Amino acid sequence: MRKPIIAGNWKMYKKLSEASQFVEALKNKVPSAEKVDAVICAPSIFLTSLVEAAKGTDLAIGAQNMHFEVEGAYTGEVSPSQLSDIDVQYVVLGHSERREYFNETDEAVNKKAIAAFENGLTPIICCGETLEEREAGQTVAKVSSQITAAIKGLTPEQVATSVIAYEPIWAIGTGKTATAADANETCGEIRSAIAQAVNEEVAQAVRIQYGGSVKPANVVELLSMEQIDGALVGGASLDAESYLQLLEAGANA
Ligand SMILES: O=C[C@H](O)COP(=O)(O)O
Repeated sequence: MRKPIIAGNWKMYKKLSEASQFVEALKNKVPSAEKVDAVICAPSIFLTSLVEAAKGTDLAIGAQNMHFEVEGAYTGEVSPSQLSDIDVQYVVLGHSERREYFNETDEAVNKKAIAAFENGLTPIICCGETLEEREAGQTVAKVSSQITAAIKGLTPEQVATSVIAYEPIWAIGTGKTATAADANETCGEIRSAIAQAVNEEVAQAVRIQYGGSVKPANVVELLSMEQIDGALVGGASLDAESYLQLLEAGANA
């Protein structure tokens, strides 16, 4: 059985004091990392403080993006080695908002995934279709090609330890969730694409999250699905109580 992973993606929300209060509110309440991997992906400016605040807990801290070069003249960017140097453990790659607003391509996501592993970070690689693509019956083709491109050149062991997040774009921040059955089916298709690109053993090991309006009210059903191993959560991860409920659901899945 694959261990559930619940990752909060705070996007561009919170002030530092609110971020610190959040971690304080979680103290002694995060379920054991033996049962669920708990991650908060925060704005870069908070990462150092949050890593420090989360020490001694089972909460891991992740970034929301990074460059693929370890250093260089890239004003405004953060490098994989800078993240690992401050003990960040995860990095979200290829989120639909990065793809849409910052022109992140499949090729860049692939370079970042390789760089993540070279620097000891676990990538959370996102994929997902637009409503238009879904209605045109292109969901499977879209997510399969995004994931196949993202994992190119990774070793089987690296693919197996990657985290994939399936986020239908029309379900992000809209209150619309894919039905658990639909989400399960697409996660299964992503697994098949990985089996084809690497092998069946790796496909069975890799964890696939669902993301898109996940909240305490729907997380149990989503996590009960065979192909869904966790959630990448935006809005509902901003409140400590709500995030803890998501973690509990993960620990009991
Ligand atoms: O990374 C998280 C996703 O974009 C989902 O966001 P949401 O839970 O607010 O819909």
